[in-house]
Amino acid sequence: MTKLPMKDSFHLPDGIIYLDGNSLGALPKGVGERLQSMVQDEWGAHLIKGWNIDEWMAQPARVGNMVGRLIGAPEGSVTMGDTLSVKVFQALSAALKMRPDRRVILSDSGNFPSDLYMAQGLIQQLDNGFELRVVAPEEVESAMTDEIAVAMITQVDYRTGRMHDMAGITAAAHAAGAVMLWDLAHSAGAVPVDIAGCGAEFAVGCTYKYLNGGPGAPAFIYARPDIVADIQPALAGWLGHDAPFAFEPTYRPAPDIERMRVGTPPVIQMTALEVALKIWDDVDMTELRSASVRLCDLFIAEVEAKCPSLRLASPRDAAQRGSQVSFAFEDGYAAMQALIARGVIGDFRAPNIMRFGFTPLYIDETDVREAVRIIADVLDNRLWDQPEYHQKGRVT
Ligand SMILES: Cc1ncc(COP(=O)(O)O)c(C=O)c1O
Ligand SMILES: Nc1c(O)cccc1C(=O)C[C@H](N)C(=O)O
Repeated sequence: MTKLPMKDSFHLPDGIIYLDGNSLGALPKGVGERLQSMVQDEWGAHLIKGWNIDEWMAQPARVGNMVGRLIGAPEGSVTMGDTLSVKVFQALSAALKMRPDRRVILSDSGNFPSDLYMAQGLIQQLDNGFELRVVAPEEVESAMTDEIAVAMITQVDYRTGRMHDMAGITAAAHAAGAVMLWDLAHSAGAVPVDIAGCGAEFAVGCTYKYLNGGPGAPAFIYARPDIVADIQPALAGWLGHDAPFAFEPTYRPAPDIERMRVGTPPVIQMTALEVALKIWDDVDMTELRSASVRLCDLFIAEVEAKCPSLRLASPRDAAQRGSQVSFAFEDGYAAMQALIARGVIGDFRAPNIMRFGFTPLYIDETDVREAVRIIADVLDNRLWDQPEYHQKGRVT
């Protein structure tokens, strides 16, 4: 196992303290070279033969197993492709089919909007009396009644970093007879996850955050092996068919998790991800979690000592927090723009949240202290109070 941090494994621009790996991970070394060889030596030289020679068609299963190891999923239970929003839709529709007598999708108000939108869109399509019930995060367990068909919960809140008790909520869902769907977007590569251990039916997540797969990297989907054979895919694409190259006119799903594939895999993007995932062979998740907690706790202590105008918006108790820390500040958008201009990259979430992600693979305590020094300078001297920092409309 390699000691953390492993800054040498990443391209990190000089003069930047990168506290946004919870939105887009840094570029791992070797990705550029591998992409060049993939494009020239595989696509360029092999043309369509690459699907066989270079095993592009098997990539979703191969990379799925690499992701599976990081979330406690057994071999052959995870596949890759599409965006996370699409994977949410697929899992949700499959889950609803498993409880035909029930009509409620349970989620919480901390969930990422796209998950809620996907549920709303699906409900409209089904047009059969379904309801999306959104409760406060702390009410999820008590809201688990026999009306709930599926509980769709994001383990770590994108805005506050609040972390749900995966085992406890899954047990409550199952006690109520509901299907459990976890969104691990802010968990995979951030905290240890034991998806098989908790017994949830479905999990989905993205790979461009803590897994460093790059912008637009494909999402993953896990289905518990014992239920896979009964899943009825709503997005019945040809690559989820049992025999795609038989070109049969009627859909017949693959017997395993492959049925959650839809269409052509994004081979170039998945090649970048495959390189990025190799880093995890050398990472001990327990050590990663301890480092993450140390960094987050230090950041909170330093900010509270040096930046009295910021108010902690994340749980103080590390056990209830993922690998990010958020502070509320009324002029948080402008303050974040001022920080980014000074090399401290975090991001902003409406209405007033300044969000800082801690990725122990490439962030250390010196970075945390230096970042807080710059944050304090920006706040003490109102450096954020410039017209250019108030211009809205940027991707954050
Ligand atoms: C929890 C969560 N769910 C869903 C999404 C949507 O992911 P995508 O844009 O890959 O569909 C995101 C991030 O954008 C997210 O953080
Ligand atoms: N996927 C993103 C994108 O394409 C552009 C900007 C940001 C994102 C994000 O991932 C946002 C992220 N899910 C969040 O936690 O806010």
